[in-house]
Amino acid sequence: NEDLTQAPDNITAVDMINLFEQLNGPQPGFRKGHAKGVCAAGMFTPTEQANARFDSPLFDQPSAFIARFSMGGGNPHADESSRSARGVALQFQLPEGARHQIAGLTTPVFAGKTPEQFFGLLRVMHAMRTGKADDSTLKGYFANNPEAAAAAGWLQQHAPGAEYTSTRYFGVHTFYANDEAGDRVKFRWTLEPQDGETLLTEEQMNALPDTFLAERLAKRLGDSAVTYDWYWVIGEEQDPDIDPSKAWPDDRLRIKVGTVTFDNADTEACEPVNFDPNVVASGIMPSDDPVLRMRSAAYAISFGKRLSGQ
Ligand code: HEM
Repeated sequence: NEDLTQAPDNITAVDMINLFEQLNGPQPGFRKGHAKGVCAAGMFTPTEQANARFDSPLFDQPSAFIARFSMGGGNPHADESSRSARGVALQFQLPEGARHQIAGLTTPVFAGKTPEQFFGLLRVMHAMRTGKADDSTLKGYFANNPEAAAAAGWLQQHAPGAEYTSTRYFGVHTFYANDEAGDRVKFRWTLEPQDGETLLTEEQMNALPDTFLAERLAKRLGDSAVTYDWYWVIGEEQDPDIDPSKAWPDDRLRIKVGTVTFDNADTEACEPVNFDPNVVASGIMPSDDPVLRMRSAAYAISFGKRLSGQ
């Protein structure tokens, strides 16, 4: 009999996918995480500053990208007006078939410092759903694993966007890049809509149906393109690079590395794509964040399953 208020040890990507399937049902053909979503596409234009400062082909020229917006979680029928995390994923198409991929969330922090802490949280939620645990179990879990409460706390304070293209997105993890001097700098990225954020009011959250985001996106991009500024926030020595549950201080240097313009929602191009965020352009390196590391294996299992109708 496990103590549900403690995080388990040594969780694998297979354990993760199994738990997602327990929570949501097998959902054949769907992504096991971020099951509900919609494709988009557009253009990335790097800034002069990014090109001058970083040594990566990502910043050598404008590039087309394939994108997908999504609801967090493995439920393909998720309620889009709920206070839950959403995601965006982009695959930049670089010269000679090279790719750079990012996949971030509407929360600046993740629900756990390690895969084990995240797993433990989902395990409590599953137990609550099946009547084997209650709110006090969850409280106990958060008391023992305060890092796992960070994302939920943020979501209580920040309403969801009225549209997929009306909120910020955060890369959450730390990556490294080579600068022109040959030094390695650490960074985390954010995407910020040039028109600012438009969030749902409490009234709208109550009145909206479960599904409205894909339709709003099609209408928005049908009318005109939406442009985001892409920032890299440069970390200092003391900023954590392996803990995605901890935000960095607000005053860190922000470099605008480019603009990301979404101009097409009439595409299915994202469906056969595995947006593994460890697929990066040369000159950019993932950190040893254990959550980031596990994402490659978990996405690969999900990808294989969904493409084979499981
Ligand atoms: C151990 C932690 C995590 C696990 C096990 C996990 C698992 C998954 C899985 C299985 C998928 C579906 C992949 C596919 O079928 O293509 C997925 C999608 C996604 N995840 Fe995660 N994830 C984790 C952490 C994160 C974090 C930290 C972020 C953001 C910083 C994130 C953002 C996303 C996004 C945006 C998608 C949708 C990608 C798409 O549209 O194809 N995930 N996740």
